[in-house]
Amino acid sequence: MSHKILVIDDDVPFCEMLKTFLSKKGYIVANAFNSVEAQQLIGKECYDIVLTDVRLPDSDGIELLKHIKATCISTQVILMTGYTEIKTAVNAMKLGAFDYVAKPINPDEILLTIKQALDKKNIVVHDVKDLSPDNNAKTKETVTNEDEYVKGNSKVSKQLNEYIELVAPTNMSVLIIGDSGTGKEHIAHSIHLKSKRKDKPYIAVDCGAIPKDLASSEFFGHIKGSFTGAVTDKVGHFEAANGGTIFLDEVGNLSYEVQVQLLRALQERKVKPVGSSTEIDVDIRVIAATNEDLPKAVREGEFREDLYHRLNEFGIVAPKLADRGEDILMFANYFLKKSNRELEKNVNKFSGEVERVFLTYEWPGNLREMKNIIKRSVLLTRGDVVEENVLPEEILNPRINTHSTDIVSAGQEEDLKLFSSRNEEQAIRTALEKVKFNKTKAAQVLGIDRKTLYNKMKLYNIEL
Ligand SMILES: Nc1ncnc2c1ncn2[C@@H]1O[C@H](COP(=O)(O)OP(=O)(O)OP(=O)(O)O)[C@@H](O)[C@H]1O
Repeated sequence: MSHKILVIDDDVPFCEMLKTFLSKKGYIVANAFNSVEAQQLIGKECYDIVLTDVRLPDSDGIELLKHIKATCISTQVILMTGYTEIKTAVNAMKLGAFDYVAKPINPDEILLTIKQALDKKNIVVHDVKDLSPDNNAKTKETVTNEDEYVKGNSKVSKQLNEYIELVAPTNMSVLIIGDSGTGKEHIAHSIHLKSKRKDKPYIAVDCGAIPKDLASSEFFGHIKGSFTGAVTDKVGHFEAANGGTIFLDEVGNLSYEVQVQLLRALQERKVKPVGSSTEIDVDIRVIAATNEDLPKAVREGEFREDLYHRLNEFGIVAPKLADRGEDILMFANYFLKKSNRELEKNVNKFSGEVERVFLTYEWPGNLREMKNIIKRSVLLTRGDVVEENVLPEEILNPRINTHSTDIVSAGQEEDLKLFSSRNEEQAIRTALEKVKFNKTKAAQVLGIDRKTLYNKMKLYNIEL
């Protein structure tokens, strides 16, 4: 059966071109040129894949993403973005987008991303009622092939690996904290694979992608007829993971009501499908991940403290890529090999200049951003060395965050290029002056987080 794709972009010729291209590849493709049109189409049927521009004339891709995820849970959304919008795209991943591709779109890259999104749709966001042992095995296979992965030699990586080894054989709940794309899911799966439950199911649930009113049924299942739309019995994620591990990604996105239900299930080790009067015993290890400040959410009453402690029996921090020092090039070479394999290319190495850029760039989207940038560079490389000219502007000239244009004029932007190392200290000093030494604002202006700003200030002995 052909898969259905909706392409949304206000650039009409581009949209038509993509439609023709994808149709030739055997997909059934529809176009929408704005958010309203897109919502109408999505209201009529759920697409397998939605490819949407981040900027639309009447809304943005992020709002649309939320709408799609609330309407069609298994639709995979791929964002198309300009390089200056990578941060937005990274945020979108937190809200359940499958991936982002940078414009100008490369045909091979988009086909590959669509294929990967379809694989994910068929496996991770499975219809749980169909879970056979075979399907479970597939779920595990697709997530990680442990041997292939980079362990790293830096201090932070060594500590991370040590923690994984220590906690894996226990039954402790683990809370993995880290920015988007730092490898939290990979850590979770490694823990499962090193645990006594490794031959049992590993079920990854993207909590950010579950609509609030479907959450109980997704987690605990339902019986036929228990609500409109419950046309068959459905096994929930907890039952599907019985005996094994459940990975709750983006756990901070769960609504308060669902948090209550989750806590009860974890404490009592029993779940009751929606509409059923029978409880099912479950034996589950929980690994959760978040890129939010959960203690703050607890303080502000948005996340239940008891659930936080239940999940955080052991906390692991997934380090930012920029903090992984000597491992950065190890990761880059790993992604180079992987891209060669996927794209059937034979690019040998990076030029010295490219390596230098990799070592000084801040990598706001962490490993996922690096993977995408390298895949694209490999595609664009004609010889056998990746040179600077195939790298995106974003990473050659890291500019200040686009949200800050109200604070800094365009001419001043040039002065604030961060991480081209020599002028980094000056960029920080200038930014601080511009915003009257407000560190939060300065971090925004520089497009980095506050912690990074503090570290850099320490490094350059900048005192206020
Ligand atoms: N140790 C590793 N070696 C090689 N690749 C890795 C490693 N860790 C993660 N990756 C790759 O980096 C990408 C991002 O990893 P992952 O999805 O685990 O991040 P995440 O923190 O869960 O992201 P998000 O917060 O967006 O859910 C994936 O393509 C993953 O395969």
